[in-house]
Amino acid sequence: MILTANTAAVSPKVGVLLVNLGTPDSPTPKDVKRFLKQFLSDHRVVDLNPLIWKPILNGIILNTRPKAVAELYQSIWWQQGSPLMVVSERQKLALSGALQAQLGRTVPIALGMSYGNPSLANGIDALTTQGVDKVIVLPLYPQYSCSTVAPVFDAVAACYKSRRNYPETRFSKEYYQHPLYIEALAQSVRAHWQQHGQSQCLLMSFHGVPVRYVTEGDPYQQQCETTAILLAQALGLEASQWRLCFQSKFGKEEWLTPATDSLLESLPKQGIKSVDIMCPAFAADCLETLEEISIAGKESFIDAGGHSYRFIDCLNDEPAHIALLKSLVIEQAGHWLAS
Ligand SMILES: C=CC1=C(C)c2cc3[nH]c(cc4nc(cc5[nH]c(cc1n2)c(C)c5CCC(=O)O)C(CCC(=O)O)=C4C)c(C)c3C=C
Ligand SMILES: [Fe+2]
Ligand SMILES: [Fe+2]
Repeated sequence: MILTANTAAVSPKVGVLLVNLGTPDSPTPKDVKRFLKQFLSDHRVVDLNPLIWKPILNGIILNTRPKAVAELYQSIWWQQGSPLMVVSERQKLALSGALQAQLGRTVPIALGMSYGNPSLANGIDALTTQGVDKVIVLPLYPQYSCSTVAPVFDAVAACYKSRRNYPETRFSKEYYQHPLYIEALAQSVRAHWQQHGQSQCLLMSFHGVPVRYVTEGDPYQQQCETTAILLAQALGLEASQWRLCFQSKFGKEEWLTPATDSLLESLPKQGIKSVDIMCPAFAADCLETLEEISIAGKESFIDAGGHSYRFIDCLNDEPAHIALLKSLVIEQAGHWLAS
């Protein structure tokens, strides 16, 4: 009997896991508490000694913060759900269409959230049950931070740990200076100016992190600065026409400065009475942009003597953003998509 080897190439099935931070299932104290507990128990996010942190988290924060934060979520919640989740679903749909149009075939895409639902493991399961054997993990954080991107890597590895086999996996780490990212940001600012006119100053408010994370090696601050400089150049702004700042301080430790809230209070006294403000570290609008920046930030600025405060939406499912995400997928896939 002659045995013939099966030489037919097995076509790889490539899938994409779109990742973001996650959000509560509903804007109730109970669901907010469950979300915060999972998120704030991650040592990558808060790396204090657990013997000190756990009693603070369980004894104080989880007994006080959920009620207050649930009210904030209620103020920005959309009819279809949490803005972060609604936008993520739209991004998934739009990216799927863009890849289909470019490649002439369907590329399975799943959402996976670092905290809350659907989990990263749910997302990977959704891909593998469709026969995917090559996964591109695309965390939607333009700038790498040990508090956001690294937990995605940890969670994917943890998910594979319990499996006999796992899909070949590529991981997109950052895209803070990708030309299509800078172009998408620039386009969104130009479109905003066209509609509303240009303010005296463009504020680029990035999410903050503790200074210690940066001194211990997190490249986040440097990457935010690079994004900001490239964007200012793309828009032809002079140094006096833009500012970088860091929002959302949490806890007692020193965080990156200048802090967005302090800056907003000080600008009117410096003669800057009109600002446009954007959040380039967020791929999707969420509590931190729609409440903290668009609502609370405006109040601080106007109370401090400012006249005009205009929030620029995140890139969300804008076509230029989807073109960037498509490009990131294709760059990661390399020869996987050739066959
Ligand atoms: C505890 C410290 C925190 C660090 C460090 C941090 C980094 C960080 N976060 C984002 C993006 C998002 N954060 C979101 C919510 C959120 N973040 C923190 C704290 C830290 N973030 C908290 C406690 C919360 C929950 C809300 C609150 O209690 O204030 C979200 C989701 C918002 C939503 O709409 O559900 C995003 C997205 C980045 C990019 C980042 C560092 C680079
Ligand atoms: Fe955060
Ligand atoms: Fe926050």
